[in-house]
Amino acid sequence: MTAVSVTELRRAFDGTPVLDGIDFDIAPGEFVSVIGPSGSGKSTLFGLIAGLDTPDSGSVVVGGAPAAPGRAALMPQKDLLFPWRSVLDNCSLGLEVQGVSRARARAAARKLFPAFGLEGFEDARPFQLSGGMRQRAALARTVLQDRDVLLLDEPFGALDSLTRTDMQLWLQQVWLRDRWTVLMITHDVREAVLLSDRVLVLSPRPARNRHDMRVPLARTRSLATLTDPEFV
Ligand SMILES: Nc1ncnc2c1ncn2[C@@H]1O[C@H](COP(=O)(O)OP(=O)(O)OP(=O)(O)O)[C@@H](O)[C@H]1O
Repeated sequence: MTAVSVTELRRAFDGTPVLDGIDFDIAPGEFVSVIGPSGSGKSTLFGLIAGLDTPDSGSVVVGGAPAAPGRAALMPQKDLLFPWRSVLDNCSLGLEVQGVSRARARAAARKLFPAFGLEGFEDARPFQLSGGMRQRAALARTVLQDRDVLLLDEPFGALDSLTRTDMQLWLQQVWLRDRWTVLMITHDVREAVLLSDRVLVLSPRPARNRHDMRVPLARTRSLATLTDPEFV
């Protein structure tokens, strides 16, 4: 059983090939990073896995069925929190859109708040949160959709490096607890190696598979891992 299976995936825009035959499988519960030069087609790949776009050829299977909206939850590069909704109402939004009642959606969101470091900020507005808290709120909203696969598009790209390291170690903790299947785009090789079971490296556009590397470092990884010779 694979959580995501991408086969011979091709996509061009206006005659310019962007993805040129991408292949990989992701096992359930695996944490996989995607690295590639800017403009190589990583977000395009995520759009196809999320079922928001259609390939020119090839296939994407998510949880045993062709990719379609609702099978994978996408956390886009910008957190897209609505400024007029409270933090709790932002997090429950995905469930409400799925038709869950507001009360049940809010109760489900509230349960996540302690582990996501958001307790006490349920009624705050997004502008009252730090950058790290905004990203945790956006991730909570993504996780709450309860999909087979999480697609995280540069989740920590806008954070300063200290906050970013804290967030990486925090994400590892919640992932070790819940074992979601995660595909994460990052430009940060250190982040990819610290968090992932595997790192997929794409070539410059048109993107092809360049490397598929397993990260043999034991879990739980910590700050000390960053100076471990094997990590370096
Ligand atoms: N809907 C679209 N119409 C036309 N061109 C597009 C469309 N979506 C993406 N592209 C082009 O496809 C290429 C790849 O874009 P994409 O956003 O997938 O790259 P990326 O690897 O995610 O980049 P970055 O790392 O900078 O975020 C770019 O040249 C972009 O202009």
